[in-house]
Amino acid sequence: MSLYPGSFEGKTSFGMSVFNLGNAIMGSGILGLAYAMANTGILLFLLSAVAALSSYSIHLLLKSSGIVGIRAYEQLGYRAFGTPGKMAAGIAITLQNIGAMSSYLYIVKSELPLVIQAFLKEDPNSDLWYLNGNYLVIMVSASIILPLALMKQLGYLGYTSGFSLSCMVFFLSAVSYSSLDGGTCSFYYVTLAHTFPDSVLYDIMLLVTFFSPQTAYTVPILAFAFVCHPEVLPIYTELRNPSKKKMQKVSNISIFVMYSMYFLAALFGYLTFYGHVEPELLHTYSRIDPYDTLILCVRVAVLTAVTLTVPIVLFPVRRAIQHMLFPAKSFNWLRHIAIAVILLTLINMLVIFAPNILGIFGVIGATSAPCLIFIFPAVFYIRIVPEDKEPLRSPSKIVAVCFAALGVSFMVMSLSFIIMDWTSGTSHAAGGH
Ligand SMILES: NC(=O)CC[C@H](N)C(=O)O
Repeated sequence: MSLYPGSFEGKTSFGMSVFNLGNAIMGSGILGLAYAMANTGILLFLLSAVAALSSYSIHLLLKSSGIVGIRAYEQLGYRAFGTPGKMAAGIAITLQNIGAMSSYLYIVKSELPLVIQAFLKEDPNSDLWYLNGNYLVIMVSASIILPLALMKQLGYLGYTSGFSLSCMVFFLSAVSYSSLDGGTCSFYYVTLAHTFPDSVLYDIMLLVTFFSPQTAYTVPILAFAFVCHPEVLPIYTELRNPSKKKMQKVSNISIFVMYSMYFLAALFGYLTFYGHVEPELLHTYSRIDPYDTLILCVRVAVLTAVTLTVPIVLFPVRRAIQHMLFPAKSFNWLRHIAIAVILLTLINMLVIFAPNILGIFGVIGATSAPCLIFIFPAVFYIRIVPEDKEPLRSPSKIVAVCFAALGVSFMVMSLSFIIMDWTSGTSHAAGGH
């Protein structure tokens, strides 16, 4: 039986849906986790907590959508609060995806010069234009990303996400391998012996500093890494023989698989560099050996993956903008092209002026990510499920209220820590590499 009788018959299998949702979860967030781990000893606990909360929030989304038969996040907002709700959801999705695209292009800016330099065997300090990340980002945006973003439909681009996921798996294997390979990293063991003579003391210090500005970026990085919520309802709609229970199972498996990958990336990334790990893990490897073939291959793989993902992430933003600014207007090529060009220009500027990927993870992870994961699913649920079915004092609604409150406190705490970090003059996000 179809979820929406007469309108749509989902055709995607269970396994394929797990794969699609896994793709929506996995992104540049994985590169920030090792840094988050270096900043707090209880990262692995927090990682598990955010994964579990993320699964609960999908439960809320599915329950709300089951009641009203809705297949898009923004529409849930509309159903709960009318136009303001739709706008709030649209803005959060736009902001989140702009942040995700910026982080992807930031990776191009920081990694592509290293790849070109290794291939041409150029001196790393030469200021040749083709080793300048800013020019390279603009060139990649104009020559590869823009043409793909101008397509009318995602079409075959949808399939490249599978390729991106395999690149990330390759990345993960390489990180684990080089962490276990003492030779590559012996330099760091030596440094470590000087820097942290007493690792027990260091661990205690990490625990004590949990609630300090040093950990300002931890929760935002984690929240960023688990955002996939705008994709849940479209994937649900496409699912063959859909039911809430089945979709929850799809989500739990995807979250669990990505959680395991994140866990390994955080752990092995950290075990390779300890306190020296940079906010973007891959970049830290340039300290070992810029010509190392394995790392070079990983760089090329990750670069290809993120470049192909940018247009995929751009599509929902354009759709949200069109719904918010030009509702009820039919397709128009000029508008289609103009929105893509403006968005890409904006993102390019953000990336060129952003000193560090940590700023992107931080701001997006502390604003739109908690809205999309915690606050909106909970408040939409509270509004959409009718009072006669579940009164406001019923256990499930009370839990939802607590969930929203948790999201708000995450947001307020992370934002204030980040602002404190920026104004303290010793900002973690302001320094270059
Ligand atoms: N589109 C998105 O916001 C995806 C973010 C994704 N979770 C990441 O880690 O990059």
